[in-house]
Amino acid sequence: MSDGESAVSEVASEPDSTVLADTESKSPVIDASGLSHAFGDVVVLDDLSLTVEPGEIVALVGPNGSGKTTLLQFLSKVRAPNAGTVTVGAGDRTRVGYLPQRPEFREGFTVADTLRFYTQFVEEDVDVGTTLDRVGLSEAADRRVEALSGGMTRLLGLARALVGDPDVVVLDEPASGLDPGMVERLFEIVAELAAEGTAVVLSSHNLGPVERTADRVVVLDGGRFVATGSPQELVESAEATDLQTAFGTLVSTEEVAGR
Ligand SMILES: Nc1ncnc2c1ncn2[C@@H]1O[C@H](COP(=O)(O)OP(=O)(O)OP(=O)(O)O)[C@@H](O)[C@H]1O
Repeated sequence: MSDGESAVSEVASEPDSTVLADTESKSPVIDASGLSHAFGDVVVLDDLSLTVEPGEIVALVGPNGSGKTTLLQFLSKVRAPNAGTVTVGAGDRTRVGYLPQRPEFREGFTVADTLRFYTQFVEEDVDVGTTLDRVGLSEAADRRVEALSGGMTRLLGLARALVGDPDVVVLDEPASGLDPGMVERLFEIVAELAAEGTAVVLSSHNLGPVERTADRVVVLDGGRFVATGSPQELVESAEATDLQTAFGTLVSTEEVAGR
């Protein structure tokens, strides 16, 4: 551990050798350990560990190209790292809803039909209308997916991620391209999910809503977590007035650049 690390609290995983049968509600729903990954010679993630509890909102922030998307792909298990392990839930029934950075849908189908298509993969009855209403897409239910704006396509991706009430929701820049009202709505949805016990891990450059909503902020830079803690802890540790200002301090120190 370098002295320059501005971590507020380490993201160390708990020793898990004890029997956790009676403390299941406290066991992490995501347990990622020793994640490392390189694209060619470029090391993107360097020995990262992270645990996420049920009902927790973890926001991953970092400069462009810092590896947020790559890490979220590993956490949602759509892709595997070069090294390290990711355990999601206690068994194979734990479901992850994933919103990729650029959600894509098959052209020629309406928004409602598209969402209905995905409901066949879950056991629960899904009310497509309610789900579309939740993400603000009711008015566009009969529109073809290729006619959606970028922001609306992302909202449909969010709706798809929520189908079947997954235990974990991983959202890659869900607020990107949304108008201010929808950004607020998005973070409200995130807070609602967490209140229902869903773990939410998201990446975002919208640090205002992140500061108001996240339980924990993890700052990724240079392949490492350079800080982690509650928004307030990060702001205080950086002697900043808000998360936006703290971010500028946390990702621009000599120690970080020298890693
Ligand atoms: N398939 C790939 N092949 C080669 N390099 C890649 C690939 N995917 C990502 N990278 C590189 O890995 C690094 C991390 O990319 P990633 O998309 O994870 O960053 P990010 O933090 O999500 O960025 P942004 O905030 O701009 O979305 C970047 O340098 C990127 O160029």
